[in-house]
Amino acid sequence: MVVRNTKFLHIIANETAGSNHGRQTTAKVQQYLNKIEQPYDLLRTQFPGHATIIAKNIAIPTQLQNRVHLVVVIGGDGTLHQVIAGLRQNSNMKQLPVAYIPSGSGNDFRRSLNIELDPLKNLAHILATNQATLIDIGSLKYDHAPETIFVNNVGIGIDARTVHLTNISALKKLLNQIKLGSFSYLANLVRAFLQQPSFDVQITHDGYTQNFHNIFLVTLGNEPYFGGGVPILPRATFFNHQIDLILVEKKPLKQLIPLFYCVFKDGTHLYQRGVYYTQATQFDLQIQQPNYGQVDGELLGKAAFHVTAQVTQYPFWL
Ligand SMILES: Nc1ncnc2c1ncn2[C@@H]1O[C@H](COP(=O)(O)OP(=O)(O)OP(=O)(O)O)[C@@H](O)[C@H]1O
Repeated sequence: MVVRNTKFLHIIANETAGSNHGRQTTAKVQQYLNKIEQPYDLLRTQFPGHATIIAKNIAIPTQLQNRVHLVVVIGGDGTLHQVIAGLRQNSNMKQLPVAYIPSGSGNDFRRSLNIELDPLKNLAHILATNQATLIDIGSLKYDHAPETIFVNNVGIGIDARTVHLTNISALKKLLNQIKLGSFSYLANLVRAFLQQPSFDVQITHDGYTQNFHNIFLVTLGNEPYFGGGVPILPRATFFNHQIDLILVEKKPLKQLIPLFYCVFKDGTHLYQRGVYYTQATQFDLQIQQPNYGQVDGELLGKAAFHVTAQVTQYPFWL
């Protein structure tokens, strides 16, 4: 017997995510929902940034108001970021809960929360779940841009330069197609290292201001990974109401390789010379020299950044 539930799903699908892996995932989801007669609405993104516009404009028709509404994201970390940013700007609905069906190339959010990879098993779990869980996200302000958010992390320096190089690399598409997308990130990380100049950072948190010099990586995060599985912030979790911060000083490659080894081995890079790591509920960062910035794997461009980040929460259907 098929038990129909009272949920209504607003699906936002980026079919181009994961080098078009999103298309297959969306087709499977649609077929399954039709089969079980689950009410839903499916909107496919048509261009970069479209997910934010769709999410911002979701409205609930009067005849559906007695249902439990949730937004189901099909895509990668970038699409998830855009949907939550849009939902926070939606003036029709306050904080509609979000469920996530990963189909990106990096999928760091999925990795941190151990979300089921099989879209149909994941969907069955989403349909069987009856309440949202609050997870930490970051509220983010930088320069004159309107307030936005980060779900996974925001970074300035080598990680953002790597995103830039990966975005423009033809290798990404090829490696994604053979399910080796993380290798394209690692290959570009090495290129980014060779290109990345060091810079100065001023950080204020908990009433203290500190200045750091010769830095090449600054990352603020709510979860351990960036770049498709690099556990740069191993102590970060979506549930401690803190943002984790790491700064890494630029060193010769031969000293950085052992540090990088510790990142993957046991997370002891956090306690090594030239690494500054802390947690706080709010950070203010100032970087005068123009640098690449990234938020949830989406490039913010190249600028002198003044960033303020504060922990907040968002409801997820986990
Ligand atoms: N129809 C579309 N055509 C081209 N780009 C799109 C379209 N819809 C969305 N996008 C863009 O695709 C980009 C990548 O999306 P997303 O980050 O979800 O996937 P991914 O990069 O494969 O996964 P991950 O971030 O997990 O590595 C986003 O910047 C988004 O704006």
